[in-house]
Amino acid sequence: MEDPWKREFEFAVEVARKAGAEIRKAGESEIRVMTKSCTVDLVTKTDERVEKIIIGSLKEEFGEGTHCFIGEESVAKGEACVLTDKPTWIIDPVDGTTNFVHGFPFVAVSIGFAVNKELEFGVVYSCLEDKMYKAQKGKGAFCNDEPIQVSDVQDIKKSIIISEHGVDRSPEKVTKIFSTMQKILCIPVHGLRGSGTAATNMCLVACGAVEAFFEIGIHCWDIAAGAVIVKEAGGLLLDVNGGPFDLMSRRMVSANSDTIAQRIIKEIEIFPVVRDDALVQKK
Ligand SMILES: O=P(O)(O)O[C@H]1[C@H](O)[C@@H](O)[C@@H](O)[C@@H](O)[C@@H]1O
Ligand SMILES: [Mg+2]
Repeated sequence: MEDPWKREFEFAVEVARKAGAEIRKAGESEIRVMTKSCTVDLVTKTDERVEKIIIGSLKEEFGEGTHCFIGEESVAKGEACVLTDKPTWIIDPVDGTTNFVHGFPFVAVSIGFAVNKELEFGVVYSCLEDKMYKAQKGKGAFCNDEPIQVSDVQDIKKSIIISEHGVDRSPEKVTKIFSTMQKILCIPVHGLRGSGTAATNMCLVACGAVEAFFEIGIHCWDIAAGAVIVKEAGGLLLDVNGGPFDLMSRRMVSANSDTIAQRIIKEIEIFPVVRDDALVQKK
């Protein structure tokens, strides 16, 4: 099978590893914490610096203007968040920023790549675990170069389900989030978990450690890379209402099978979120 984005894929792995080393080094010194949308939506100088390193490296390697970029911290500063047909890098430089600030050991660099709005490959480097997850469309999923695949558990009562509460602390949303989690927990499932980073959660689905991850409120940069990795590991992605997966919708179910996905979807109490491509952009 032809491999038109091989060079971009291989370079993305290199850049993710370099970014991960920067995060580990930064974690050993004073971390300056700032906030974005609310007091618990944290960002650090490391997030911003690492994103600049990633995008700068990609522009140097592939030229200015040939590719588009959607980066979490660039969007936070007003850059557009619109997926066009052009080759587009979808980047979360530090997924699990709150974990990074607290020294909770799950922090990932997430680099997805889409062409004609189709995800071509994804790289997630869990840098404190030194686990490099990667996948190209049609070519399987790997962790540290070993093939990975989703769990074969079909009985929801023998599953672990992962989700996150996100950063929105409005009572109506928190109530729906925890009501959903309570319903799933009391199916009962073996357990509920959350690593604090969507990208890592998706890789845990892909390697069969858990059966499903769902969340309402994530962003395209959290899940673009993980989406390819889950699919190439034999999993699937759906909207939380059971419809087709929509990268920009800020909601998603990723699972090892449709059986588990549909059972989760039955319990999810949906609340509205503003799409990534509807975010107000810099004038
Ligand atoms: O660490 P982030 O890049 O901000 O993304 C996290 C988010 O902060 C957290 O609230 C959850 O939504 C996670 O799933 C995200 O990866
Ligand atoms: Mg993130």
